[in-house]
Amino acid sequence: MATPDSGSTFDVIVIGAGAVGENVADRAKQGGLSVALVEAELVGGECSYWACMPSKALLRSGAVVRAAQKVGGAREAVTGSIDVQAVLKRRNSTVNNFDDSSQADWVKGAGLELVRGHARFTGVKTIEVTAPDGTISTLTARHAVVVSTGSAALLPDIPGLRDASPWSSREATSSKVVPARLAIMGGGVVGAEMATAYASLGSQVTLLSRSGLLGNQEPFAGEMVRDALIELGADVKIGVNVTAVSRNGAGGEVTLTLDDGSQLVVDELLVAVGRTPNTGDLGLSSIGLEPNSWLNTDDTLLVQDADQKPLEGEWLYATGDVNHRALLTHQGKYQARAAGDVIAARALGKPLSTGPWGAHVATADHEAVPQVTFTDPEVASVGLTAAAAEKAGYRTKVVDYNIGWVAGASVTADGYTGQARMVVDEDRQVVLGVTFVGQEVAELLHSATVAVVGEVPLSRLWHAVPSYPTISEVWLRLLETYGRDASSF
Ligand SMILES: Cc1cc2nc3c(=O)[nH]c(=O)nc-3n(C[C@H](O)[C@H](O)[C@H](O)COP(=O)(O)OP(=O)(O)OC[C@H]3O[C@@H](n4cnc5c(N)ncnc54)[C@H](O)[C@@H]3O)c2cc1C
Ligand SMILES: NC(=O)c1ccc[n+]([C@@H]2O[C@H](COP(=O)([O-])OP(=O)(O)OC[C@H]3O[C@@H](n4cnc5c(N)ncnc54)[C@H](O)[C@@H]3O)[C@@H](O)[C@H]2O)c1
Repeated sequence: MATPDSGSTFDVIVIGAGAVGENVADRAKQGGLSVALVEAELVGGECSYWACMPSKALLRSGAVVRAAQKVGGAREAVTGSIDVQAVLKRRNSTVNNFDDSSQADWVKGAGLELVRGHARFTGVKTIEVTAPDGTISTLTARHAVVVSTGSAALLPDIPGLRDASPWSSREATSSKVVPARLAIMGGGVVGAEMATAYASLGSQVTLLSRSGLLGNQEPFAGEMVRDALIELGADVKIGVNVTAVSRNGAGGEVTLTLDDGSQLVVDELLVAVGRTPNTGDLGLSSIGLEPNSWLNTDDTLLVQDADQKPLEGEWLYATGDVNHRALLTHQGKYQARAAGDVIAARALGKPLSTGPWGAHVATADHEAVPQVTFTDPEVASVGLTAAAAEKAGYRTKVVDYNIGWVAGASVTADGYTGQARMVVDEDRQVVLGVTFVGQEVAELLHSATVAVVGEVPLSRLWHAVPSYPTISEVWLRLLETYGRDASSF
């Protein structure tokens, strides 16, 4: 580890050792550069300790039990209820009990310099790091600084909300207790996943959403998740807003006032209404950027100023949540690979590949982002929804198919319910977007991602034969529903 009290110069400084920062640093190092990686909290960041991993751990036990209950023979064997303490224990081990030493060892093994502390810019290519003991050191970059500081939960300005000490996604994923009554504000991904997790663990969940659930997805996805949550015992209120919140003393009941005039009393309130960038205490004004703002980048991940131009000297990059391109771990890591490689190439005067789909750009961020929402049913989607494709000006055909009609689905679960949609670009005869909703569709998603990114013509997709009897036969059914007109291929 670098000693925080000595000034140091590195080829590259990466601020934030979340999943994304770790990857940029590693790629730049592999490209032949010296790299300092600065982290204020835990190496591994939000995804490892308070987001992806613990949330999936909280969801998995319920999903497995329900999967067994949907298969005759297994159903009879699963007679008990979920062991909540065992689920929380498994969650704790998933997050290594908040010990990041193995990730710190990885950083060291990768040849990176880990600097513990909070980083702030003091000028061009220069940052100051305040170590946990208050010591301040200065780091200078020869070539580039990468901001990978992520995002934090957004707290809306609602009377009484802040004073009521609501849960954010951090408290929801790390809680040691399961509240008897949990209200969740926000019907996005965090709201839907945590409603599923806590309803499975025995909470009386009330999900409050001002519009339909999972608003960025195909409408049927949110509707199917809503129905499933209701079946799990949750109360799902669509079209409501919270207008005031109060807590009855520390640890007391929380009362929510809704804009339909009703009140709701719960033990905890989770606020899941989106994210805010971790750029508030980063010294951005010292380099001419607006504090608290998302860092807009070009496709090589170079930060752009208000005039959409890279900063003079092309030295500042932003990857991961903080650039607001796609707030997903895998997409941030994809950006990280491109950024680490382009920084090394620029520094060493090597040729660049910055055209669409080149090695040094994050082209997929635009229209080919995959995402799995681990509700039950799962929602797995990539590319454009029908509405987004139409808005973007494509001439489209939308193909729907009931996954329950596929032989593999009937083997997976008795009474399997699921829905698939493929959005086709009629002019190029390629797939623009795919959505699968159903049990165990997550692993199916990558096939769709390959089809979208590869712009595989439908005529060739007919030759990608799905195995029988798997759920992936839905691909064949989607193509059959679209129709095979040999003259147009
Ligand atoms: C509940 C929840 C569940 C999620 N589940 C999934 C999922 O299943 N799949 C998925 O793909 N995405 C998921 N996400 C999104 C995912 O967590 C983020 O996209 C991802 O963590 C972003 O990674 P990052 O490295 O950009 O930021 P972060 O993981 O936030 O890492 C940023 C790091 O920078 C550090 N830092 C910040 N400021 C400074 C500073 N000034 N100096 C030094 N260090 C600093 C922070 O301490 C942190 O460690 C989920 C999000 C939430 C909230
Ligand atoms: N499985 C996954 O991939 C996964 C899981 C969790 C989170 N994430 C990522 O984390 C990010 C954050 O998730 P999130 O659910 O917080 O955000 P989100 O953007 O997915 O959903 C926020 C929801 O809150 C609503 N909202 C906004 N302001 C509101 C207000 N004042 N009152 C009531 N509702 C309001 C929005 O309309 C939206 O429906 C997402 O971008 C998501 O991609 C991913």
